[in-house]
Amino acid sequence: MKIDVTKCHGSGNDFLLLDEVGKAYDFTDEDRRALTLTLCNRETGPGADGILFVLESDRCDAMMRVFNSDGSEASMCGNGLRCVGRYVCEKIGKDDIMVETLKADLHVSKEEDLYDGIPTYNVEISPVLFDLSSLPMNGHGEKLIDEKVEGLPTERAFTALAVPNPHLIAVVDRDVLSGDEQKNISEYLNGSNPICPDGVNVSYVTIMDKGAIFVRTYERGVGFTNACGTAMSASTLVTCLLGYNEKGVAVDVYNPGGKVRVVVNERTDGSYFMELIGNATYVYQATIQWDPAFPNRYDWEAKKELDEHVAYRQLEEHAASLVKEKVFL
Ligand SMILES: N[C@@H](CCC[C@H](N)C(=O)O)C(=O)O
Repeated sequence: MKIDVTKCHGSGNDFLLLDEVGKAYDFTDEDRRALTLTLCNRETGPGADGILFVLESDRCDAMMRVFNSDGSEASMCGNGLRCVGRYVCEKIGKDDIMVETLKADLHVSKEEDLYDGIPTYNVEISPVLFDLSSLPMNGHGEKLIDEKVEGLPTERAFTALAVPNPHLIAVVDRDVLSGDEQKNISEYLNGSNPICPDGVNVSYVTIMDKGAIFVRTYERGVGFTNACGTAMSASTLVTCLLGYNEKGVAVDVYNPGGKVRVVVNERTDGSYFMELIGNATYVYQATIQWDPAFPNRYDWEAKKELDEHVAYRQLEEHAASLVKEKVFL
């Protein structure tokens, strides 16, 4: 069958966006998994951190399902939601939409360009859950806020939260980023282990200035990524809770793929939601030949490169020079 895809990225976290609406693909979940494994492979396929499937929703403007590059399904993807948000907004001619995700219906709106010529979207990150059963995470009582994790070979203090995909976050000195600690802990927690049986996204955060942080994330189902939108949102919340930043004020969040902005909001009932504001950039549009009977093979049918990366490069270069100056990376 012929499948149309759009390669896109949010802060260099790259995806293939596949719109199933009005198409006769009729994928099963096993097809989606197999297609993701084949197409996301960076050595043998087009390569991506995951596939964003756009489906019909009976209560929102669209539904998004996200498959990580290892074929597992994620409950949420912040950078991916900006790309899907842009795609759906442009498709139906609106600037403000609701998107159904696995665990929540989320608001997406078009924003003023973060940098000249960079399509920018604001996505809601919600719900925010601190009870460890929602990650799930075992053996630490009900919550873990800036505390050592028993069973890990480090004294490092972490905060655990689900937004609603699971995150473990540590605020660290910048020299910690040059060692292997984050990699070793992340690989352990994303293999078979008693602490986080379903795996977890692990972020190390460095304070650059008041209102500016750097976040590096090891993503569950993917590995180290240029950026993880839910992780940057959760990390900003953690820096507010620990007194480094303020709620209600935009924080610049730098990452290995660029920069976004996050605003942490507290509702009157004490619950939180974040606004994740950043680019939704298209790289190419393509048609791919794929047969579910031979899931490991694919062929390019057509491919059209786009030039949005030219504008994005300015943001990337600006972010990289600041990160070099403040974080030494
Ligand atoms: N890159 C994403 C998160 C994708 C899901 C994650 N790997 C998981 O399994 O929870 C983002 O931008 O939020």
